[in-house]
Amino acid sequence: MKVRLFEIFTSVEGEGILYGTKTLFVRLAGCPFTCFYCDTKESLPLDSGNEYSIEEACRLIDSNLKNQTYKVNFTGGDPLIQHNAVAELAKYIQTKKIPTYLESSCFDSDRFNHVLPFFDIIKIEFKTKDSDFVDSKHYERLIENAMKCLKLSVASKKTTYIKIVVSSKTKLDDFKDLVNKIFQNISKHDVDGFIIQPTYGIAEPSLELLLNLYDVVYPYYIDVKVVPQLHKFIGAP
Ligand SMILES: Nc1nc2[nH]cc(C(=O)O)c2c(=O)[nH]1
Ligand code: SF4
Ligand SMILES: [Mg+2]
Repeated sequence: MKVRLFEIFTSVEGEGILYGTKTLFVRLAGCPFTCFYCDTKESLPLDSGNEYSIEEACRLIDSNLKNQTYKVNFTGGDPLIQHNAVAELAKYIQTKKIPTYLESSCFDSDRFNHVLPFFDIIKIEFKTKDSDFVDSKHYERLIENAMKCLKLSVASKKTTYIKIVVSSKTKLDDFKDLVNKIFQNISKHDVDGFIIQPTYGIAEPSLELLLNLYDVVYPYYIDVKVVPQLHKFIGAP
């Protein structure tokens, strides 16, 4: 089996509930989607980066893994594009007793279920309609898949949190429908966080919009947080 990695680097986790932790990022090549705010467009082609055997990729991880690393993130691109290889690499990292962390858009619940046993921490991302991830025709199917992934992660007792990227284009009513749907499927006790992440450098949402979006989630989940991509502020990758 082969795997295409776009890059591998250590940085300070800049997103989600574990921001601030020393993290090894394994960025997989490949993502067929088209979010307008994507900040890793170079990694979207499936032939970007370099190809390795699983053994070579494990050695590369070993040589990049620094002392006192809190966790290893699999990101992209979308890691589920190369789900078989990701399962192998995450399994390898788990043998080192370092927590594994999945960053995915959750577009395919079968692929998600395949990699789930090898991950400890799961970010479930729900895309908003305005993200341009997929066209409106395919949007409902995307949300169904993300919802299934959320329920699978909760049922397997993984550390699970929800993230939604918002921009100035995000419609309050669409966001309300999405949040309502999420909490029809899970309870507030099932998840370890709910992060509203504003876009950076493109179509940035106003404070007023962010507070309105916060107010939508708060009645369902009092610990909701608006967290920007903190690594951008320290010039870190
Ligand atoms: N510092 C840092 N934190 C991150 N958290 C999620 C990232 C991602 O690209 O998935 C990311 C990233 O690219 N850099
Ligand atoms: S799903 Fe992620 S990697 Fe793919 S286009 Fe959207 S933001 Fe970029
Ligand atoms: Mg990034």
